[in-house]
Amino acid sequence: MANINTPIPVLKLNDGTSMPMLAYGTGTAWFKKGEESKVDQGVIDGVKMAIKLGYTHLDGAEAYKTEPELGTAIKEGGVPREKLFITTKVMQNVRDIQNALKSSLKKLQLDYVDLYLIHEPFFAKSDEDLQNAWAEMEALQKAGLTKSIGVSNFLPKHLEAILKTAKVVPVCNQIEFHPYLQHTELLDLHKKHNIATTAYGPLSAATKAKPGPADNFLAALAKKYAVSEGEVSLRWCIDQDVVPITTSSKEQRLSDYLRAATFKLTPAEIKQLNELGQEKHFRGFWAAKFDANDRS
Ligand SMILES: NC(=O)C1=CN([C@@H]2O[C@H](COP(=O)(O)OP(=O)(O)OC[C@H]3O[C@@H](n4cnc5c(N)ncnc54)[C@H](O)[C@@H]3O)[C@@H](O)[C@H]2O)C=CC1
Ligand SMILES: O=CCc1c[nH]c2ccccc12
Repeated sequence: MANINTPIPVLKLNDGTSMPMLAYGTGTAWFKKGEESKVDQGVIDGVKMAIKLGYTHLDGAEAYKTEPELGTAIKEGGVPREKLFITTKVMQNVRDIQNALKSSLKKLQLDYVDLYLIHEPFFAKSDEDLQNAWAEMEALQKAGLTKSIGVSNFLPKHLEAILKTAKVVPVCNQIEFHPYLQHTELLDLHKKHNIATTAYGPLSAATKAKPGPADNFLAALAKKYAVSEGEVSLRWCIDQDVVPITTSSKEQRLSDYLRAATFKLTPAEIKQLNELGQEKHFRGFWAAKFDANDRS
C-alpha cells in the first residue's frame, strides 16, 4: 500500500534553486467569474487544504484573479513562507512588467515570489518584444522581487528569440503536457538549455481527453500500482523530470494525488505510454493561439 507521507521530490533548477515536483494550481477549478476584489472563500479554503496536506508548490497568475486569495491562504496556512514555493505570472500587464510584479506581490502580501513567469508569448509582435519583456524579467530578479524567472506556453521559436539576447536562461517553461501532447521537439530544446518543464493539464489523458488509445494501459498501470489513472499520469510526468501542476477542490482527490510520490513507472512503461499517447493529439488550453503556431 502506498505511503502518502513520502516526501514530494524536488528538481534542481538551472539557477541553483529547487522546485518541488508536484504543484497545486489556482487557475482552472478556481476560475473566477466575478471581480477580483470579491473574495472567493472557496479558493482560500482550497489552498489552505492543499498546504495542510503537504503541497508547498503553489501556482498562481495575475490572469486568474486569485492572487488575493492565494496570499490570504499563504498567511493563514501555518507553513513558514520560506518553506513554500510560490509562482505567479504576468499576462494583462506584460507591457509593464515591473509594476505587474509589484502589484502581484501586494495582492499576495509577499516580499518576493519564488518564480515569475511570462504567461504566454502571443502578445509579442516581434522577437524584440519578447526580448524586451525578458530583459524586464531579468531586472526584477536582480532586484530580488523574484528568486527565479521563467516562461509559459513558449514554443521553440519564442525560446530561441529570447535566448539570443538573454543574460539569464529561463529556469522553466510551463506548458500543457500529457500523453496526448508530448511536445517532443520543445522538450529536446529544454534539455539542451537546462530549462525545466512544468506541466499544466497533466491529468488530461485520464480525464477530459478520454476516450483515447492510452485508456487500457493507464487502467492497467493504475491497477498494478494500486493508484488512480490520474496518479499514474502525474507519475509519468515526474519520471520524465517534468513537474506536474494539478488541482482539485476535493480533499480526497488532492490527498490521493500525493501518492504520485510513492511509486515509479519502469522505463518500458513510460515508453509504452508515450507510444500510445502519440496516436492522439489533444489540446485543452489556448487552442486558437496554438493552432495557428504549432501542432506539436
Ligand atoms: N500556464 C498556463 O497557461 C496554464 C496553467 N495552468 C495551471 O495548472 C493548474 C492545473 O491545471 P489543470 O488543467 O486543472 O490540471 P489537471 O489536468 O491536473 O486537471 C485538474 C482537474 O481535473 C479534475 N479531475 C481530477 N480527477 C478527475 C476525474 N477522475 N474525473 C474528472 N475530473 C477529474 C480536477 O477536479 C481538476 O478540476 C491550474 O490550476 C493553473 O494553475 C492551467 C492551465 C493553463
Ligand atoms: O493559465 C491558463 C488557464 C487559465 C485559467 N484561468 C485563466 C484566466 C485567464 C487566462 C487564462 C486562464
